[in-house]
Amino acid sequence: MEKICGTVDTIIFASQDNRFTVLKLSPEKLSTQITVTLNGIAPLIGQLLEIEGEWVKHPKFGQQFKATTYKTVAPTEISGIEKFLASGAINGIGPAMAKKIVAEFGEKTLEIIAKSPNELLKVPGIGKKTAEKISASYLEQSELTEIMVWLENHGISNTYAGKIFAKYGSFAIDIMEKDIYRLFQDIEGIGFLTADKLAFNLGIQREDKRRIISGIDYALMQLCNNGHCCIPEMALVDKTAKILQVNNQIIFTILKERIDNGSLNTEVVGGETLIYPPYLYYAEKKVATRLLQLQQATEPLSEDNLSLFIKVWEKDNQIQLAQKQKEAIKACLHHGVLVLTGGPGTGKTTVIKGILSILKAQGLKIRLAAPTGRAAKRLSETTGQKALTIHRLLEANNLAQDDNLQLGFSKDIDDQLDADVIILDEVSMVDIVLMHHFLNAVPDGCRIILVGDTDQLPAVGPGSVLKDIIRSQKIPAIRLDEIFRQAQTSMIIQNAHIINAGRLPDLRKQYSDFVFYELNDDTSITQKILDLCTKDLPHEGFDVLKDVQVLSPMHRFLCGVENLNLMLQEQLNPKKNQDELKYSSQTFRVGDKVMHIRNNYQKNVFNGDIGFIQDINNEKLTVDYFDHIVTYEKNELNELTLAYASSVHKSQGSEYKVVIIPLSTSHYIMLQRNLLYTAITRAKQKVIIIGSKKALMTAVQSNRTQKRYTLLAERLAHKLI
Ligand SMILES: Nc1ncnc2c1ncn2[C@@H]1O[C@H](COP(=O)(O)OP(=O)(O)OP(=O)(O)O)[C@@H](O)[C@H]1O
Repeated sequence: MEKICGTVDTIIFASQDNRFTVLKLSPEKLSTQITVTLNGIAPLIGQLLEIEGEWVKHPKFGQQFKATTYKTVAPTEISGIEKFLASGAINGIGPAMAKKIVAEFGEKTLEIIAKSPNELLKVPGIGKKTAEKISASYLEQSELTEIMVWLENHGISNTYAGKIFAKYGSFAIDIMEKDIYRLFQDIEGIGFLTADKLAFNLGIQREDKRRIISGIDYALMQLCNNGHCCIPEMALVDKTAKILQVNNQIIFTILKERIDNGSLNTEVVGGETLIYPPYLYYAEKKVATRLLQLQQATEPLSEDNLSLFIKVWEKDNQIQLAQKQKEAIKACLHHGVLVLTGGPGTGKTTVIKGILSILKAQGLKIRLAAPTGRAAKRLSETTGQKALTIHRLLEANNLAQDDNLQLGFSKDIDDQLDADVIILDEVSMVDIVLMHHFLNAVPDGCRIILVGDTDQLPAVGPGSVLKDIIRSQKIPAIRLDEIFRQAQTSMIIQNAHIINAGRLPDLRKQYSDFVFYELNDDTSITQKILDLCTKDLPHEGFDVLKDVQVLSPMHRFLCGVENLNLMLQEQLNPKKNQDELKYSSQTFRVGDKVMHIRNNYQKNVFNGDIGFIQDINNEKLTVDYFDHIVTYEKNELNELTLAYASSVHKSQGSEYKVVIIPLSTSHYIMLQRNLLYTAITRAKQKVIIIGSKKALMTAVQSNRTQKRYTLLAERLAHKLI
C-alpha cells in the first residue's frame, strides 16, 4: 500500500451513481500528473486528496493509481484554492470571481467563506445575498463530500450521503461515529442489516448495547410488518436473539431498560406482557377512545315517517328490503358509529344506497370513501355519489409517497372534515394507523358507517380493525347473512359462501360462471392459462386484456405472478417492433398491461391501478389509466409492474369480469381459505380455477389465518383503558 497526497486537477469520469471516479491528480512530491481511480464520489477540483492504494496497469489506459481509501482535505495553496473556487462547484462563483476573491483573501479564502461570509462584501461585485449563497454552498459541498468519503471509507455506498446530510447536517459524522445504528431509525432506505454491516466495519462488538437496542427495534418492526400491533415479550426476545446471534438474557435486560425509560410501551393481558412500538400503541389507544367518543357525540336522528320512507324507497328501487337491511337503515339514525358487515351478495351496497337516500333527505352532508382507488371508483359507480380514497379524503400530503405514519394529512384534528356522515367501504383493508388518521379528521357529532367483509384478506398494515371492532361488541354491528335472489343464481357468490364455510364447492358440475379445471402439474396449469387467454376466453367474447385478470397466490414458481406475467406478455403482446424499456428483471413494451404498485399522490395514481403502456420514448414511459395518462421517468419504474397476472393481495378492493386462479400445491404456504375467498369474490361474471383437487382442498380447509396481536377490542370493551 502506498500513500499519496495531491491536488485534484480534472475529473475524467464520474459514474452517475457516484460509485466510481477517474481523475487526474498532481501529487505534492511529483512534477507530473497521475491518473487515479477510486470507488466513490468525484471530489472537487482543487481539493487536496490523501489517497492510499496501489499502482496497477490498465490494459488500455496504462499505469494508474487504484485508491482503496481516500480523504479530502481543503486546498491550502493559493493556486489550489483558486482552481477549486473556479471549478463551478460553489454556487455564485465563476473563474473571474474566484480570481478576485483569492486576490483579496489569499490563503485565508476558504476560512473566510466558511466562517465570516460578511468579509466577502469587500470583493467588488459581491453583495450580501451572494456572500451568503457562496458560504452556504461551500459548507454544504464540503460537508457532503466529507460524509460521502466517510461512508465510502467504511465500506458502505455513499448514495445515502444526501439523505444523511439533509437529516443531520454538520453533525452527520459525529452522530454516525457515536451511534451508527441511528441510520436505520432515521434514514429511509438504510435497513438494520446495512447499519449492522457498517457497525461491523467500525469495529462495534456483537453485544454492544447500541446494537441490541437497534436489533430489538428491528425485530419489532418485522413483527409489526406481519400485521401485529404488539408482540409477547418472549417472542420478541427470541426473534431478536436469532437476528443478532446473542443470548436471550442480554436482550431481556436491555428490553426492560427500554420499557422503563418509555422507549417502548407495554400492556399486560392475562399475565403476559405485550410490547408495542410507541406509534402503534398510540394509534390503537386513540382509535379506541375516538370511536367511543364519536359513538357518544351524536344525537339520534328523527325516525318520523321512517316506515313510510322505506316503503317509498323500496317501491322506487323495486326491491323489498329484508328485515336486517331495514334494521341497518334504522340503526344509522341512532348511532354515531355503525358497522355493516356481510359476504358478497348479502346486500351491503343496497343498504348503503338506502342509507344515503334517507340521510340525504334529512339534509345531511355525506362523504364516501374506500381504501383503494379501485374500491372508491366502484363505490361511486354503485351509489351514483362521488367517493374518494381515504388518503384523498384526508388530503394526503402531496410530497409523501408512503402509507406510513410519517405521511402528512391536511385533514386532521386541527382541520377536520366537513361532513355529517362518512361512509367507509372495504374497511377490512384499513390498518390501525390509517384508521387513526381518519378518526382524527372526523369532527364530533359526525356519524361514521364502516362497511366491510371480515372474511376478506386483512389489511397489509398492522391491526385487524374491522374484526376487532365487531369482536368488542361495544360498537353496534349488523351482519347481513342472507344471499339475495339475484345473487343466488350466481355460482360465484354461492361458492364463495360455501368455501367461506369451509366446504368444497360442487365440482361435478361445470357452471357457466364457475369453472374448475383439474390439472395436477404446474406446467399443464400454466399452459391452460395461456390457452384460456389466447383462445377460449376471446372465443367467448371477452376482451382478455381488459376483462380478464389472472390472480395467483404467490409470486414465485411456474404458476406464480412473475412467470405468468412473462409468459402472458409473450403471448398477448409479443415483441414485434414496439418500443421497449428494460427495468430490473422486467421489459416494458408498448401495449403492455401494467399495474401501479404504490400510492403516488403527485401522479394521482394508486396502488393496484391497472393501465396500458401507451408510449415509450427517451427512457420515459407513458401509461393510459383510462381516466388519465401518467408519465414515468426510468427511475420511477419501481412503481410499475406487468399486470397480466397479479397477486391476490394486490387485487383486494378491485373487481374484474373474469378471474383465473391457478391453485398448485407448490404454493402450499399460501393456500388459505381467506386468500381463495378474496380471489373468487373479485370476479363479477366468471371464475376459473385451474389446479389440483388437493390444492383446492388445502386452501378451503386451511383456516389458519395468522393471529394478529392487537388489543383494540379489549380497549373498546374498557378492559384496558
Ligand atoms: N332485499 C333484497 N331483495 C332482493 N334483492 C336484493 C336485496 N338486497 C340486495 N339485493 C340484490 O342482491 C345483489 C347483491 O346486493 P349488493 O350488491 O347490495 O350486495 P353486496 O353485499 O354489496 O355485494 P358485494 O360485496 O358482492 O358487492 C344485488 O343484485 C342486489 O340488487
